[in-house]
Amino acid sequence: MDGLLFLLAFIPCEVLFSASVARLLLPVYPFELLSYIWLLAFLKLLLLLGVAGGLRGKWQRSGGGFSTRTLTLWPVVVSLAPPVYETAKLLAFRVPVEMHSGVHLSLLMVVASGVAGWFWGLLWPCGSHQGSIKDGGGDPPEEKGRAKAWAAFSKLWHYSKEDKAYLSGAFLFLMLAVVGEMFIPYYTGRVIDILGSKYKEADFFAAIFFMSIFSMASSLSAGCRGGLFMFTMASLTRRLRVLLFQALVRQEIGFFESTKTGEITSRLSADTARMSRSIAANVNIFLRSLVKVVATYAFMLNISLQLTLLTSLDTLITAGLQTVYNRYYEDLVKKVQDSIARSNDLAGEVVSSIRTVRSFTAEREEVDRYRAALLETHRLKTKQEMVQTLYLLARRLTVLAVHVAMLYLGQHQVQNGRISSGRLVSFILYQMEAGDHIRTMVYMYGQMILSVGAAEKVFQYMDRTPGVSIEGPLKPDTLQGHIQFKNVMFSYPSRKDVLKDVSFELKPGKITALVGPSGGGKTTCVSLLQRFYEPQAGEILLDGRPIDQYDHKYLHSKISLVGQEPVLFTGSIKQNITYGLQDASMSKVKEAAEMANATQFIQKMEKAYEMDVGEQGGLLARGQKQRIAVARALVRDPQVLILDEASSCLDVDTEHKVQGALSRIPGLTMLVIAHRLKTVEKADHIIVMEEGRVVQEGDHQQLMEKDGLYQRLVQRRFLENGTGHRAKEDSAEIE
Ligand SMILES: Nc1ncnc2c1ncn2[C@@H]1O[C@H](COP(=O)(O)OP(=O)(O)OP(=O)(O)O)[C@@H](O)[C@H]1O
Repeated sequence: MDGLLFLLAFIPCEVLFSASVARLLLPVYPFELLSYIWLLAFLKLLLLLGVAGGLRGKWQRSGGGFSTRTLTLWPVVVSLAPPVYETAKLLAFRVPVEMHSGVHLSLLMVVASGVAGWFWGLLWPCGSHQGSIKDGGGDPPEEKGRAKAWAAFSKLWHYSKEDKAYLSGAFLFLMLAVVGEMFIPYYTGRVIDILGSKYKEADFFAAIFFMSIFSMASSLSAGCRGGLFMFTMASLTRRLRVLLFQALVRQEIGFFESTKTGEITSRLSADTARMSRSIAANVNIFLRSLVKVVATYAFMLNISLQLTLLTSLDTLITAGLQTVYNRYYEDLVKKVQDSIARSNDLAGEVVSSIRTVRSFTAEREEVDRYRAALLETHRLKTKQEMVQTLYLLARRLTVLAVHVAMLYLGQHQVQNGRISSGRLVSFILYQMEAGDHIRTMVYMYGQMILSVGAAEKVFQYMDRTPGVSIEGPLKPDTLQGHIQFKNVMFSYPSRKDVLKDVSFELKPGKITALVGPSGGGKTTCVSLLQRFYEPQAGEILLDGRPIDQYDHKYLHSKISLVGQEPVLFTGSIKQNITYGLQDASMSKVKEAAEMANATQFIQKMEKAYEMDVGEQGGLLARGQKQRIAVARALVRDPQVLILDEASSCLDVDTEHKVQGALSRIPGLTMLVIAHRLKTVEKADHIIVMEEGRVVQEGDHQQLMEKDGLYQRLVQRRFLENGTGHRAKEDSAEIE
C-alpha cells in the first residue's frame, strides 16, 4: 500500500513536469537550453520534496511508509539526473544538449529508478534505507544505528583535533602518493608503445625517468603518510584510554556491580584501540582507495569509454559481493570474539578460584567446560574460514570473467586502431588497481562502521553521568562527626527493600555498635554512609547537613572505613597506609601503625615499611592485612571511623589494644559492626537491625534486660560458650 501511495503521489508530478511544463515554457525561454533544463530540475525538485514532506508527515502519524532518506534521495535523483547527464555529456564529449521529455520517458524514469532501488535494497539489505523504494516502516533501526554511528564518528574526529597538524600532513602525503602511483601504469603502457613502434631512445629514457621519479616520490609519500597516521593512532588511543579511565573511576559502585569487569577492560583495551584505528588506519586506507578509484577512472575514461563501462560491471559485482561478504563475515567475527572472551572468562574464573575448585575436586568438570567452550570457538572459526574461501572463489571467478571479456573487447579496439596496445596494457593495469581499491574501500567502510560501533560503546561510558554525584561543595574547617539516618529507604537494583525506614544516630565521641542477623542491612548502612549508593527516600545528615552536599575528597578524609575484607594493593606497606594521600609524613604513618597495633609485625619484616605486600596483599596474613587497613583509616585523622567486621581476624589481645588506642582519640565517632560479643558489649550504644529495620536500641545492659532479639542472640551464643573453654569464649559471637 505504501508503495502504491508513493507512486500515486510521484508519477503525476513527474508527468506534469516532464510532459507539460517542460514543453510549454520552452518556446518563450530566452536563454540556453542547458540552463532551462537546470531550472526545470530545481523546480521539479522543490515540488517533489514538497510531496515527499507530505508523505513523511502522513507516515510519521501512522507509523509506516518509507524512510526520510528515501523520501529525500528519490526526488534529488529523479530531478537532478537529467541536467547532470546533459552537462557531463556536453563537457566530456561536446555532444549538443537535448531536451528529453514526454509521458513515456517520465514513466520509464520512475519505473527504472524504482527497479534500481529495489535491486539496491536486495543487494545491500542493511543499506536498503539508502536507496530502496520500499523500506517499510519509517526510519528502520539500522538507519538509526548508522546515524548514531556517524555521530560517534564525528565525536571521535573531535577528539583527534589535537593531532590536526599530523593528520593534515598525512592527508597531504596521501594525495602525493596517489598522484605519483597513478602515473606508473601510464608510463608502463608508454614504454610498451615505444618498444612496439619505431624505437626512439630519447622517448624511452624520458618515460623510464619519469616513471622512476613518480615511483620514488609516491613511495616516499606513502611511507610518510603511513608513519603519520600510525603516530596519530597511537596518541589518540592513549588519550582516549586516559579519558575513559577518568570517567570510569567516577562512576557509582552500582555501575561496577552491574557491569562485568571483562566488559570494562575490553572497552579500555580493545575498543579504544579499535576506535582510534578507525580514524587513523581505516580512514587512511579508505581515503587512499577513494582517491585512487577516482583518479584511475579518470585515466581509464581517457583511454576507452567502452572498456571503462565494461569494467564498471566488474566493479558493481565486486562491490556487491564484498558488501554481502562483509556483513556475514563481521557477524561471524563478532561471534568468534564473544566465544573467545567466554572461554577466557572461564579460564580466568577457574584460575582465580583454584582453591575452591581444588577443595570441591571440580578440576575435571572445569576442564570439560573449558574444552566445550574451545570447541564452540573452533566450530565458529571453521565456518569463518569456509565463508572466506567461498567469497574468494566467487570474487576470482568474477574477476576472471570480466578480464576475458575485457581482453576480447580490447583486442577488437586495438585491431580497429582505436587504441594502441600500450594503452590497452595501461588500461588493464588501471582496471586491476581500481578493482582492488573498490574492494578495499567497501571493506574499509564496513570496518569504519564497525569500529565506530566500538567508539559508540566507549562514548557511552565516557558520557555517562555517575548515578551518585560527587560534586558537593561543603568543606567545613571543623567537623563534629554527628551522623543521623532519617527514615532511610533503600533498594539495590537487584534487590528491593533492603532498608525500610531506618533511623538512628551516631554521636561524636561515642562508640555505636550495629548488630543483628546476617543480611539485616548493616553493611548497606555503611555503604550509604560512604556514598557508594544514594538512598531512594529519607536522608543522611552529617553535622545537620545532607551528606551529598559535602565535597567528595573531604568527606572521605573525614569518614574512614575499614571493611570486612581489607583490600591492599601491590606496593610497600607505607604506600598502602598512605593510599590516596599525597602528603602523609613517616611519623604519621608510624603513629597510625602503632594505634592499629601493627608496628610489631612491620618492624620484624626485612624492609619494614618498605616491604612489598604482594598482589592484593597476598604476602601478608589476614590479621596483618586488617591491621594495615586500620592504620590506613587512622592516618587521615578521621572524625568518623567505621569498622565493618574489621577485627574479625584479630586475636582478642590485639583487638583490645586497637580499641584502647581508638578510644583515646578525642571526639571520634565510631561505628562498629561486629559479631563478637566482647566487641559489642563495650559500645556506648547498640542498634539492633533485622530485615532492614532497626528493631532495638540501647546499651548492653538495657538490651539484656529486655526480652528481645538482642537478648536471644546473646543467650544463644552464651550458652554455647558456657563450656568454659577460653578459646571458644574469645570467639563468642552474637550471631
Ligand atoms: N551489592 C548488592 N546488590 C544486591 N543486593 C545486595 C548487595 N549487597 C547486599 N545485598 C543484599 O542486601 C541485604 C542486606 O545486606 P547487608 O550486607 O547490608 O547485610 P548485613 O547485615 O551487613 O549482613 P552480614 O552481617 O552478613 O554482613 C542482603 O539480603 C544482601 O543479600
